[in-house]
Amino acid sequence: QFPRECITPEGLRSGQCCPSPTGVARDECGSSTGRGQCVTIAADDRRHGPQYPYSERDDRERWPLRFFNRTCQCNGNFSGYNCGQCKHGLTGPNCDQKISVVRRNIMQMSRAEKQAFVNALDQAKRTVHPNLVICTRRYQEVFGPDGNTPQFENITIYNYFVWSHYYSVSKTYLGPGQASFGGVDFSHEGPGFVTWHRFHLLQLEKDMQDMLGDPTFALPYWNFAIGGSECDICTDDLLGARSTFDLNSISANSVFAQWRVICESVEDYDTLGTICNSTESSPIRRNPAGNVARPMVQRLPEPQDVLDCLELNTFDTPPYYSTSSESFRNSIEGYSAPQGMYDPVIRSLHNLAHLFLNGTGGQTHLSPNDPIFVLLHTFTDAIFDEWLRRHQPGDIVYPEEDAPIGHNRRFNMVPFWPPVTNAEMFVPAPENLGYSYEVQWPARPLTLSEIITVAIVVAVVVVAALGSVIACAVRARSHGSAEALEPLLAETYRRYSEEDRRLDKSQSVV
Ligand SMILES: O=C(O)c1cc2cc(O)c(O)cc2[nH]1
Repeated sequence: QFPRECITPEGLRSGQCCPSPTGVARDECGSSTGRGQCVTIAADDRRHGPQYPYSERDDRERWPLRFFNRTCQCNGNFSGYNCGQCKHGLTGPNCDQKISVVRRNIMQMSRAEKQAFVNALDQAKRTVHPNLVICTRRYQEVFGPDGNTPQFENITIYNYFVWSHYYSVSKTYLGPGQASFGGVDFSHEGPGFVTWHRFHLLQLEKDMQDMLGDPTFALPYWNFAIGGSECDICTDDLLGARSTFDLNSISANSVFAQWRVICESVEDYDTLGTICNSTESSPIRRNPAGNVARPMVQRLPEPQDVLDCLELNTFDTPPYYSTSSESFRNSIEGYSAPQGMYDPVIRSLHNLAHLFLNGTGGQTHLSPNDPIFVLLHTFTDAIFDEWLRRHQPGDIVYPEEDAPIGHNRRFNMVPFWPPVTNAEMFVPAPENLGYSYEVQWPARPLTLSEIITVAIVVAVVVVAALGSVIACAVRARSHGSAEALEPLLAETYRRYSEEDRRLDKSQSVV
């Protein structure tokens, strides 16, 4: 969450995190070469919804001001915590060379491409994040027992992806002996669901591009809207088949059988007031379609569900929560029906895909430990991007206030660094964020009124065509008989004319 350079006791006390990309003095944020400058952080102070009734009890309020109040702001195409990197989709020393980052359906990738992706994920699981470290204590205890030992740890690239999701959904610690407050979620059950997960993926993709030295590397997606009860990507060449020995485990032939999860001891963190750290524990658990207690989550969403939610015109509706009706966001998130109606028993689209996995991938504090999370969310993001393309909403439709804490338009998404607002991710990706999707959306069947309209138009065209064919035929016929008569008429006319002339001559002789 924070750059390694910034978490010294002095750095934390200063509230400033503006490293230099060159490490040279007086070059904060690469200011000496015009890359960026150190600025005061603007945090959202608009009213939030009633779900979180506290103030000053959670480090994530007005993120990231509890930790830092100054950050790098980069110019032009420069980006990153020290402005030493390029924006997504750009490369070169001046970040002015465009490259294409295209997210594709994993099922349509070649065998070599699939293998390269699995290898890249596995490398990310084992590679320490080059820039970021995580805090393992609340701010109150972040300077350590001696007041001078910041409580931060290194973490691998993939585990950082898992940890940031955990940190955004974790409960608010209210003190020893008191139950932690669970009515808070900085990345779900609100309009920020789509924008938060979009940035979450963008950061992983960027970290993997840097790790691979390949700025064109793109995360693929899993089209989970295929109906039925088969997990088509749960094969050993992709995300791992089911183990033949244990229904809930991944086959030993898959590299993911070796992966161990982080953030498993959530009850301990919540009672002790600690935070998940980088310690790995058990293997991933997964039993697709195996939740016999909840038959509703034994099937994947249908293709029609995607088409239905894309038709919803309103991005989000009050109370901008998991109870919203007629909200595109609540439908794609999956707390309401794909057609928009809210019903507490319904689970659809994204939520249904999570619950279908029935194991690590179905529990919010753990779910990114199962790498299917990445592919499930790229598809969710593809649907969001298609909705933005079709409805062209502009940013005013994203609520400025009264959304649950963390979800207002100008809120800096927790726990990302440098600060990034929900609004910055509420834009079509190809034009603004440097990546795009290659997707074939299912064809929409025609509605009854469309069928009637089409039938009427076809009938009118057929009648008109028939009418003109008949008219042409009639004209051709009458024209044809006149032409047939013409030689006779001409002959008759010639004979009469000659007769007239002869008569005229004889009369003049008389
Ligand atoms: O119960 C749900 O609807 C549910 C489970 C689950 C897991 C997860 O990781 C999410 O991101 C969302 C989610 N919803």
